Amino acid sequence: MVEKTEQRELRGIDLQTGIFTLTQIKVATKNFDPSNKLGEGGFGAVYKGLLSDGTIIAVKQLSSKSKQGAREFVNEIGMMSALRHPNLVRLYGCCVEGNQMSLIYEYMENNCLSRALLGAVNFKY
Ligand SMILES: Nc1ncnc2c1ncn2[C@@H]1O[C@H](COP(=O)(O)OP(=O)(O)OP(=O)(O)O)[C@@H](O)[C@H]1O
Repeated sequence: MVEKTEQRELRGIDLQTGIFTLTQIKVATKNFDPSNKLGEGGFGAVYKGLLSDGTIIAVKQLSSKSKQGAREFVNEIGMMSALRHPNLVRLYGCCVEGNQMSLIYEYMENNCLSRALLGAVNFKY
């Protein structure tokens, strides 16, 4: 089964990142409420969420069970969890439960891209 293979691979990665439960993600996104939907990307829908500690997150859901999607998803976790850079959005962790796979990122306002790229000091609207 696809999920089992991917879960085994995930365990093999020395994750520098956290594991979230599906319950935590559902609470944070109000059960993936459509009003929290930020957009749609290569992996599927992206939702805004609020963790119990007040951290705002962006949850990327892997929508289908497509083998290629799951493969890229595992690659992204492995790569992003190892990277820390001020110009890269931070990966907080992932959630792999049943056939649900999600990536949990630092939430970034759209209009903050220029700020992120130029740096807060040089940034002017
Ligand atoms: N960290 C984030 N903070 C806030 N919004 C986000 C974040 N990540 C994604 N989004 C929103 O979700 C949408 C889809 O993002 P995603 O990164 O999945 O797709 P993409 O970069 O457009 O495409 P692809 O996955 O094919 O590279 C974005 O256009 C953005 O509106």
